[in-house]
Amino acid sequence: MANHHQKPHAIMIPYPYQGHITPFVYLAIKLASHGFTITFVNTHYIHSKISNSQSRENSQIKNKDDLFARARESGLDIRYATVNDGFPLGFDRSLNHDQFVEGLLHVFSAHFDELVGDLVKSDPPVTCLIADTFYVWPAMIADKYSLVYVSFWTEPALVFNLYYHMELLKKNGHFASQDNRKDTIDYIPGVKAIEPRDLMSYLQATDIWTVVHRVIYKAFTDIKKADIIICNTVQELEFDTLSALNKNQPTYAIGPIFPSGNFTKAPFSISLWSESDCSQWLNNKPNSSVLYLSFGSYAHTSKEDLLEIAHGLQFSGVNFIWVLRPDIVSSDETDFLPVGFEESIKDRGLIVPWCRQIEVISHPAIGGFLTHCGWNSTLESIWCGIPLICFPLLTDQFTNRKLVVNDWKIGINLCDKERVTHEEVAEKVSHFMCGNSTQELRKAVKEVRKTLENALGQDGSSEKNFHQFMENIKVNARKRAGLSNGHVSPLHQNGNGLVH
Ligand SMILES: O=c1ccn([C@@H]2O[C@H](COP(=O)(O)OP(=O)(O)O[C@H]3O[C@H](CO)[C@@H](O)[C@H](O)[C@H]3O)[C@@H](O)[C@H]2O)c(=O)[nH]1
Repeated sequence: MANHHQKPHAIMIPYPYQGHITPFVYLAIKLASHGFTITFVNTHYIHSKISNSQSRENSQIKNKDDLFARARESGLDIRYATVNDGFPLGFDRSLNHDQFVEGLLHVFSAHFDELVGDLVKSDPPVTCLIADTFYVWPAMIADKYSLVYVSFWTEPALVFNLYYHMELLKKNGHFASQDNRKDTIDYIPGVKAIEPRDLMSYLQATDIWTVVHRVIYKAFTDIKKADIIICNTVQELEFDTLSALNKNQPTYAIGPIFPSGNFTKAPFSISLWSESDCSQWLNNKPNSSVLYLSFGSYAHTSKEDLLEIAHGLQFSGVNFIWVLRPDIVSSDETDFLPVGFEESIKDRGLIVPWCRQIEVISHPAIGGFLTHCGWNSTLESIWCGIPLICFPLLTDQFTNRKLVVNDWKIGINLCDKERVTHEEVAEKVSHFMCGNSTQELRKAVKEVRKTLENALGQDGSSEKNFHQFMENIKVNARKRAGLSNGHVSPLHQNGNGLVH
């Protein structure tokens, strides 16, 4: 029978994309370092991608049998399990995106349910489920197995808040109407004002019944049943939004969630693609002279835009590292660069399919980051004191751009018009890398970095919130198990997941 001195045990399940897996992994390590037992679940597919990406790498950073082998050797109780996502390993999830997401929406929960049914028999008993907010079924699973339901949001709180109030946006005609209003939105609790063009792409869309929309509607219905919400953000950066959210449900800003200890030298890799080593190349470049470009792991760009950016880089004359995933346009369109491009830039440009981003942007040679504004990239760039050139493509990236450019003033827009042109890219990039105005951005980014650093300090907001969050899990676990104030109610002594 479980007793209330037992360690808390959480099952963690990220959405099966890089930008979600990364913060989940570092949160797992942090919770385990604070005495939690963690069972981390990846899909078979993600597990195989990570393992394959490492088989070609330096054996020093190879994870032996699973992602957390090293962490276990250092004494942390992190277990690892994999689950079927409903598709065979060879299925191209990037090319068949909508079909894959339909599977996540309708089929995945049955596989996960079966796995949780097995995991709850483990020792110490599982008390808590930490699931990505984009899943549509955590409330059902948490209820079935009597687990505390923690929803982990890997984007800014502002984005969460806007989805949370989709109905309000709809009622006011800013979303889901034939002809959405174009004026400023000033009625969302905790958001003073936001322009419709800064909403997430899904809230700007005219087709509002895509599979991703259906995921969002269901996920933001499910979230209302969460016991606890945690966000990879910082209280001081999004104070009003978080205060408003907290009036509805306990919401903790616990970010930025980074590898602990040495930021750049994580002891293992969680990349889905194998990482090219850029350090030699960077070592030969002057300080702050290299622009780093990456559009993250998920979004695609059109071939036309890529050609404009490529020509713009050619004309700009700046040094650059450009991460171009093989499926950046589409998995069946892998030959997208202009003829002779690589030859023409070979002394000052390096193109790689993937790299260890935090290591690259920490290098003193990096002076700017042209980014799609994925939230992890934004936080990492701030941490490294690197100003941003923003080129949002999809989802939260438009809203993140607003935070970066309009609110925090740590970056600029790549294009001011509808479409990106090579003239504008050349002009913006060379001015950004060589002009004096970047000094202001650098100063501002250092200020924001200080806010992040303070939040992670011993008395910082994220650290305090993290401890309150852990406490809250324990309180909720006791409630679920029918305990109050740590005393076992005779009615509920069933050995089911009691923690202290
Ligand atoms: O060559 C590369 C490129 C990226 N990264 C890492 O991959 C992650 C990418 O995350 P992010 O910048 O958030 O972009 P996406 O992969 O596109 O992330 C998805 O998930 C994010 C968090 O939910 C959202 O903000 C994004 O819009 C969504 O596309 C970061 O940790 C990077 O350090 C590498 O290690 N090597």
